[in-house]
Amino acid sequence: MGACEATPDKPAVIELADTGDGVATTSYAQLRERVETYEDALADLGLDVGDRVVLESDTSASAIALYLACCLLGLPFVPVSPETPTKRLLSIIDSARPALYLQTERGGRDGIPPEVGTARFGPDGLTVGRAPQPRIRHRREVVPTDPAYIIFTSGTTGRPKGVVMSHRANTAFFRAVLGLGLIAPDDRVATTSPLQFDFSLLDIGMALGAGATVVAVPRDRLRWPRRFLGFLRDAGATHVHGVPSIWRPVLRTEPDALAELGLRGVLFCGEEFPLAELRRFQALSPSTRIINCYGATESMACSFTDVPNPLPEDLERLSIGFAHPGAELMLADERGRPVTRPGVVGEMYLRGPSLFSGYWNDPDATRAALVPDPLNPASGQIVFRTGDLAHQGPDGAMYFRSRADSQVQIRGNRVELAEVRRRLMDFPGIADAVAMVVPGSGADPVLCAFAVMERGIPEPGRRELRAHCAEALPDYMVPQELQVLEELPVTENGKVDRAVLAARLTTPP
Ligand SMILES: Nc1ncnc2c1ncn2[C@@H]1O[C@H](COS(=O)(=O)NC(=O)C[C@H](N)c2cccc(Br)c2)[C@@H](O)[C@H]1O
Repeated sequence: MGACEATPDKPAVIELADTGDGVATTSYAQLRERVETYEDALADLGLDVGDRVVLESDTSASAIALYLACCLLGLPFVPVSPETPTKRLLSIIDSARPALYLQTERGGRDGIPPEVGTARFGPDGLTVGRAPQPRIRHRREVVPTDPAYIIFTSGTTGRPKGVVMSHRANTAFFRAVLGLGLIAPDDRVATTSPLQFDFSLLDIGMALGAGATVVAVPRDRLRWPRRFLGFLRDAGATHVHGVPSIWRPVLRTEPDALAELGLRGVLFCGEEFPLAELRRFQALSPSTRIINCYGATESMACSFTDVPNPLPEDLERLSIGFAHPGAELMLADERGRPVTRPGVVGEMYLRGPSLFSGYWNDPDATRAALVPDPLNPASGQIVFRTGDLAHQGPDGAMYFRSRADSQVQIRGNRVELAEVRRRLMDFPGIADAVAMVVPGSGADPVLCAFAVMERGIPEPGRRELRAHCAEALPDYMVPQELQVLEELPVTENGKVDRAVLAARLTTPP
């Protein structure tokens, strides 16, 4: 909020105007005013430090002001998207036991459990629907180890896992990231991730922390490339942050409009950016600095690495470089022994001050993720076990390989699904691919793959694709089920939705 003093009249947030056409600007002075309005309104509700507040909203000046007001009052902020199915919202409420649920004045959600207070928010403040239940206040002030937010991610057990991030981790992270100088005060950073995905919190923190401007891209624009790029132009966006999949429709249908935008920077995270598409992006927008941001919600983001521009012809894999300043990545094998030889695969462990505090109400999962330092178990230092496999280059830079749990056994053989995907991606004209297993009728799971083609490339035959795989892979790694799709389904957070793909396979055609 330092920029509110230094540059009160500068735009802090640019978003779609209420009329649905054109853009609305909120200055830093207006943002601070709104933070104070919300802070007073929330304080009047008699909540205690640590009481959770669920905020159902897309990214907007008001949502950002509410997030900041919650931080000032020590109310852990639980963001959920308006698209979140009610069942999932109720399971998050059941787990987080929030004191208050907030939605916008136009929000359509109802059915919030009676023990939860409700209110609506708009530019002028809060309108309380149902006051939060009265509570005894135990706390006097917010301390850095208090939770700042809880992000609920899809847990492997199906029950959402709440990643608890403290103020201390948050501020340590942003001090490090802002020190990289990726965003300058006159930049305008377009954020395309839903507020429930901590990627959006990175965008907000990077922009406001640099005294720059957040451009909140309306979620429905991401499906229409012309309208997406049109909004970026109207808002004067200089940087766009998002998962790789937001670029596929743009590269297919609006290459020239992308080139004209002349973006200063693009930052992606969450998944690998298919190299063929990255090459195409660089050809269209050669002056754009592209950053590969690797990280998990448990560590916020971990590394920010420049993508070589242009990509060398023979480049096999992008580097995820080194952890951000003040943090360090290392590799260890299944038995926790350090892996230091270049090229040898190990699991990444991250040490640093920006780790999460734990999974909400799940000590077992927390113990499995926050573990004793493999290098020095006696020290009491706790590190984050990422669940990601990587190898180091000769200079120590890390190269992401796969999720540790993406190794499966097929007919008794160990199969790294990322290797099957990589072989498919080598087939000319394939833009992206996914390899996965689904339970088979017999004991063995069935190896399946899905692919999407570059624009205008005819679908190859199943036989041709299998032959291409068989040339380089043992027969148990050749997908038995192969489908070429128009597009890959993505989750609310924009990542490939494996559950939808699996359902395609198990439901009879
Ligand atoms: N750049 C990559 N190349 C390849 N594989 C990646 C990359 N970034 C992730 N991943 C994968 O995604 C997993 C994690 O998923 S996550 O928990 O949903 N978090 C994320 O994706 C994003 C993460 N929260 C994030 C990103 C930016 C800023 C903030 Br603040 C937070 C990692 O463990 C990796 O497996």
